[in-house]
Amino acid sequence: MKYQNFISDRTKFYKIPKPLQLELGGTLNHGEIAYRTWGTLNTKGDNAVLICHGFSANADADIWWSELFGKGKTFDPSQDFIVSSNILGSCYGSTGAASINPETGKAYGASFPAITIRDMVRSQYTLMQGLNISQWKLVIGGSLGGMQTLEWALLYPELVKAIAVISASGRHSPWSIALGEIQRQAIYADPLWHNGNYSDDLPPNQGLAIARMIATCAYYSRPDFEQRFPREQNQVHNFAIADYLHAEGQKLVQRFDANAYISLTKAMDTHDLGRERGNYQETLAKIHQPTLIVSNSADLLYYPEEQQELAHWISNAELVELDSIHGHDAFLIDQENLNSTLISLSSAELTSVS
Ligand SMILES: CC(C)(COP(=O)(O)OP(=O)(O)OC[C@H]1O[C@@H](n2cnc3c(N)ncnc32)[C@H](O)[C@@H]1OP(=O)(O)O)[C@@H](O)C(=O)NCCC(=O)NCCS
Ligand SMILES: CC(=O)OCC[C@H](N)C(=O)O
Repeated sequence: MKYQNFISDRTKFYKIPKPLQLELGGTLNHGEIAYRTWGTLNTKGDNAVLICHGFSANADADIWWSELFGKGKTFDPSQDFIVSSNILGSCYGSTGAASINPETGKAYGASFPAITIRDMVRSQYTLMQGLNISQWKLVIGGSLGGMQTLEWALLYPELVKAIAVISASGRHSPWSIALGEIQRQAIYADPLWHNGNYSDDLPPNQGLAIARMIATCAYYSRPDFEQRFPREQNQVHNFAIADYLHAEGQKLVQRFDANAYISLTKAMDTHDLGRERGNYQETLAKIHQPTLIVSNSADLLYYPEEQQELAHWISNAELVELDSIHGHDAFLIDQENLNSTLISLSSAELTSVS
């Protein structure tokens, strides 16, 4: 596996037993899900918690959400059976564009089929069955993970007892679609892109780096940049923020596949809880589980209005503000803060969280 160095050796692999019918057409015949677990499943199979990750993470939630793990914390393996699976379409172990297609012996590359958030959730459902889990006591996720969490509540209402949706929306707004499209155009404009049929040795890294630079501006916030990268007195060039953005771009190209980037950003564009279900607000009103919505007022990607709308229409929802200047990625940065928020609300709002 090309990106093996970016996943822990504790990652396990689940072969999806049957071809996965994809929402936009076609099937994935040999799908595999990379996952991690912590704790022990009880005999009733109902102490399980599912962590859904964001855009460029992997199944190693104990690494990228480390402050949320431990005794008495949000994820307590002494109480619960915690599962985190790498999303379909990613390059960190679950089947995606960078995976080898067993039918051709070559990477899927540009031939990887179009997927949606619902396909990700349906693939996680096969893992749930494989692990003999009868019910999730909680499904939780931030950003793209929050989109999966919301879909879980609607696709499998009887299997999900409570949800926590962090820094996410119920449908990708024109604003978020615009940002994703600009990122994709940066990749397409790279002369090494070749319509996705690039060689392993010569990936379109320039375009991919620019895509991450654009995304980084939406992941943080103006006050965050002011605080971390203030301009100096009389400065006219060599701005720290520019260096930082270049460094962020270079970091991503070491660890991510361009076709997976395209596939996942397009999957996020499809996100709309109302698709094939009717009116958006009425669809939200169908979510019956105790729901915690976490918002950050500096989020430039999924605006607080979008979480307010979720909380307004979901009947049993509580909306809380994550106090942070970091914007969208606050859920990955201000983890102690997020953990306290989740813990303090869990007993009151998410009755199933211990
Ligand atoms: C959590 C997350 C947002 C943090 O991002 P991050 O880039 O590590 O952290 P910051 O934005 O604070 O940036 C710090 C980096 O910027 C660099 N930096 C800071 N100021 C800089 C400047 N003026 N010029 C150049 N670089 C600068 C720092 O040296 C540091 O680099 P390093 O990571 O190589 O040590 C990011 O890791 C993320 O998106 N995680 C989710 C995905 C995930 O978990 N992936 C793991 C799977 S492999
Ligand atoms: C849209 C989304 O899931 O954003 C998460 C951003 C995070 N920095 C990441 O790279 O995963």
